[in-house]
Amino acid sequence: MIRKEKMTVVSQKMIAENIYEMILHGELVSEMDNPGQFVHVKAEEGIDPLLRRPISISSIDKKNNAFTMIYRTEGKGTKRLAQKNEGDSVDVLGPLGNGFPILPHHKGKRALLVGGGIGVPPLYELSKRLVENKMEVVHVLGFQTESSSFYMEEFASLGHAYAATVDGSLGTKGFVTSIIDDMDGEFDVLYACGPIPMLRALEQRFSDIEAYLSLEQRMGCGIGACFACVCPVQGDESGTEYRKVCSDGPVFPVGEVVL
Ligand SMILES: Cc1cc2nc3c(=O)[nH]c(=O)nc-3n(C[C@H](O)[C@H](O)[C@H](O)COP(=O)(O)OP(=O)(O)OC[C@H]3O[C@@H](n4cnc5c(N)ncnc54)[C@H](O)[C@@H]3O)c2cc1C
Ligand code: FES
Repeated sequence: MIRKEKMTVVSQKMIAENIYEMILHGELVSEMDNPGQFVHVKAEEGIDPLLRRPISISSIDKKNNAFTMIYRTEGKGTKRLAQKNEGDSVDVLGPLGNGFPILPHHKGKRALLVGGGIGVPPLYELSKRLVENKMEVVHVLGFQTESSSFYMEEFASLGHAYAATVDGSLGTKGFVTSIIDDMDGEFDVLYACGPIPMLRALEQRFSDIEAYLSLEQRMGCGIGACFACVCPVQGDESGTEYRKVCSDGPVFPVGEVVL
């Protein structure tokens, strides 16, 4: 069930350049289910900024009714969020979206998790769940530079974790595909979240395996009512079929929507 709640900031810290980790406490956590779902956050009371901002659920701690978000400061909304302190309240709507599927037939299989920039956070809860499901996980995470990278150790504690940075300051120089193209072995399932060019490159390489891509589309309402986030369905010649990223996604099987 989707709820709206004023949640309490348990902690807020800067974990990399312009990257913040915020832990929030509240009843809404009991509704969180699938990794890859997101929350819609109102950064400030009142009308400025008016719209909520979609942020992925990065980690869920049901025992303590808490969850973690990791976000990059971009514009007005995320900069206001970064000013919140321990004990402050944040207006949260969620959990929203479908999330990544973890299916019984995945048990014992090998999964490749690929994240780019602010597409990395939802992969953390996903990776923990896959490991619980007795799967082998390999992570390939792309960042601009070492100073904007985060959670490499946390991912490495769950499975191999490779980094790619545009300037080569950490891991392999280049994009996530620079690592993937040189990797040995087969994967049974791919999960990815990040910018569209990255998802397109993965779609070309992994069209023959089970693959799920999470899209970071611009959003309005977040609950399927405003059509701000629609994207066309692949192979629809009439041009009338579409999916709403907020309520049908943000995760789609590879090949379902036009990237
Ligand atoms: C499903 C989903 C999950 C996301 N998860 C994360 C996350 O875990 N961490 C993180 O740092 N960011 C995440 N984003 C991106 C994040 O929503 C934007 O960076 C944020 O909304 C920017 O708001 P702003 O006010 O700081 O910037 P502004 O540029 O001032 O925002 C202006 C408007 O554009 C929208 N917008 C701008 N950039 C994006 C974007 N990339 N995606 C969607 N809407 C955008 C804002 O929501 C707002 O309505 C996610 C986006 C989606 C759709
Ligand atoms: S954001 Fe309103 S329909 Fe998706």
